[in-house]
Amino acid sequence: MQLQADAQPEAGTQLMKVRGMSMSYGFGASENKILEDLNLDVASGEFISIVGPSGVGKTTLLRCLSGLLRPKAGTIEVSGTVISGPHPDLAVVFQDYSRSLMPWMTTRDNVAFPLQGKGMGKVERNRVADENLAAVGLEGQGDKFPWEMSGGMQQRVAIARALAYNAKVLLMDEPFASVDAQTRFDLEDLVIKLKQELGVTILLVTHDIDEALYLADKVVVIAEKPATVVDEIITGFGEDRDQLATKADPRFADARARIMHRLRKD
Ligand SMILES: Nc1ncnc2c1ncn2[C@@H]1O[C@H](COP(=O)(O)OP(=O)(O)OP(=O)(O)O)[C@@H](O)[C@H]1O
Repeated sequence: MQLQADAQPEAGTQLMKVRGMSMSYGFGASENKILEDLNLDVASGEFISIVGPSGVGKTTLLRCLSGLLRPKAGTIEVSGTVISGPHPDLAVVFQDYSRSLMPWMTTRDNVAFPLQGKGMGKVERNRVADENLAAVGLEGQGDKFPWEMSGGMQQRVAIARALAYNAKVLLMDEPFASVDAQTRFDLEDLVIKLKQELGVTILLVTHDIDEALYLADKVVVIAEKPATVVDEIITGFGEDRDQLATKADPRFADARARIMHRLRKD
C-alpha cells in the first residue's frame, strides 16, 4: 500500500504546536472553563492518544485542534501556520459513523465527495476513492451503500474518506466506541498499519486506557478543572504491536497503573 506516503512530511518533524490554549463555553457569570493553558507538540508520523476523566474536555480539545471550535486563548499551529478554522491538513473521524456518512451515496461517492473541493475530475476522484477503500480493506466495495455495511466497515469508509483527502493528521474522537470488541481490535490494528505504511499522524481520544496505550507512541493525560496536560507517557513499544503480546508487556502494566493513578487523583 503506497498511496500518499510520499506526501507526508518527514517523520519526526513538528507538525502541530499548541501553546497556552484555553477554552470555555458561555460568558460572564455562566462561563464554564473547560481547558486552560494547554500545551501540546505533535511530530509527523506520531500516534498520540488523549485520555482523561469523563467530561473533562477531551472532545472539546479535539474540536479545537481540528478548527471546528475556536479557542478563547492561545494558538494552534499546523505545519508552521497558526490556524483559525478547519485546515486541509486535518481530517476528523467521529465516533458516530452512521451520521458522518451520507446514506444516499455509495461508499465510493462518500469517499470521493470532499475531493470535489480540490478541483479533481470525476474519474480521478473515483480512482482515489477506490485506492483508499482498498487501503482500509474494502477493495471492490465502492458500489455498496453505507447501510449495506456493518458498523466496522462503515467506520473504515470514514477513515478512507479522511485518507483520500490527503490529510496529514487524523483526529479521531472515540472512533471505535460503537463497535463490538473483535471489530474494535481489527480497527485498532488497521490504524496501526495505516500509520506505519502511510506515515499519517494520528491523534485519538479514547476512554479506554488499554486502547490508548496499545496504539500510541505517546499518551497524553488531561485532567483537573479547567483541564490541562498533567502527564505524557512515551510508550516505547516500537512498531511491532500485537493485541496479546504488547498488552502482556510489563511496561504496559506499569504505564496503565501510572495513568489510572493519575486519573484517580482527579
Ligand atoms: N456545546 C457545548 N456547550 C456547552 N457546554 C458544553 C458543550 N460541549 C461540551 N460541553 C461541556 O463541556 C464539558 C466537557 O465536555 P467534553 O465533551 O469535551 O468532555 P469529554 O471529556 O469528551 O467527555 P466524555 O468523557 O463524556 O466523552 C462538559 O461539562 C460538557 O457538558
